[in-house]
Amino acid sequence: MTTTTSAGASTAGGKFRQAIVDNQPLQVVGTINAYTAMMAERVGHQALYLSGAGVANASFGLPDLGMTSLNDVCEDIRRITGATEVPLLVDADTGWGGAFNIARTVKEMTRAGAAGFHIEDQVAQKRCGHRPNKEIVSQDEMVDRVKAAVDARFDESFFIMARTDALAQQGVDAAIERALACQAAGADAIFAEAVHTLEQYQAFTKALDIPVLANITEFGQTPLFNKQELSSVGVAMVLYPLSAFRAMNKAALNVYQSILQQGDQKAVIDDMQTRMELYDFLNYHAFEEKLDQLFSQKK
Ligand SMILES: C[C@](O)(C(=O)O)[C@H](CC(=O)O)C(=O)O
Ligand SMILES: [Mg+2]
Repeated sequence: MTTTTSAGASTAGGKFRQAIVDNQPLQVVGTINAYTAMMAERVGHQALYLSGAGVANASFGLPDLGMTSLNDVCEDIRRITGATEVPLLVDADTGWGGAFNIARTVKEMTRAGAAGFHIEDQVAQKRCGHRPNKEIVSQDEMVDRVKAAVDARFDESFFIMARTDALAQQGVDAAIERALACQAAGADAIFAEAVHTLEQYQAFTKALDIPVLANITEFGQTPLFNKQELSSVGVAMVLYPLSAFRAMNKAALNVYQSILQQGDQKAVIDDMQTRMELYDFLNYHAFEEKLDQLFSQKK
């Protein structure tokens, strides 16, 4: 496996490419909104992720079944990229249609500030990659999706990742064959979905010249491999798409139940981020000082 070279770290895509070079492997963390993205940035993460499931579940209360639109996702991209400097990888699902729709997806996501996206080979009526009974399009159709994305790119640093869901239905050899075809079509990296073993990851990384991403999503088909284990088999990027979201959800549910049962929030107060911690992440005091400075003559 060779690493991607930086196309200049001034663009979002350039920063993402540089982060892959600088981190072996690069951890990419899911941030379902602007504020969590700010926290991930502050603690030192080098790459953020906007999950398709996250947009559907968190922003719309919908399952991850291809029901959200390009605009829905771009709105969340803009919110995150407006609040952070760290490059954002975005889940583009199946690209929302044929070649022209995929071209729009590349353009709109670039304009919204995304560093890159992944586009997958599931049928439009897609499912979560870790659920049974997924269906995939033909290899030719997937290659056409990648070609359409590459052709539409006007910012050459925009990162185009091809995701294959083929392993579940067709096995690892067929999935690698698809990945190779996507590489030949100009993909910058491969997202190997629902992989079961380190040996399977190794088979992908050995066969390919471009970086491979491992999706380490919880409660799915892939064991929770450590980044060191994944790095040892040549994986370049490790994705944690919904980890913080799942934890936030459990914490929120606990608070709602406790308020109902106890009549106050004292039992869960230690689970809460304090007002001062919140303000610190938001840089609240700098805003307040600016306000004082701007309107001091009125005092
Ligand atoms: C990565 C993913 O596409 C997502 O939308 O975050 C999901 C994650 C999940 O459902 O756990 C997927 O793997 O399909
Ligand atoms: Mg998804």
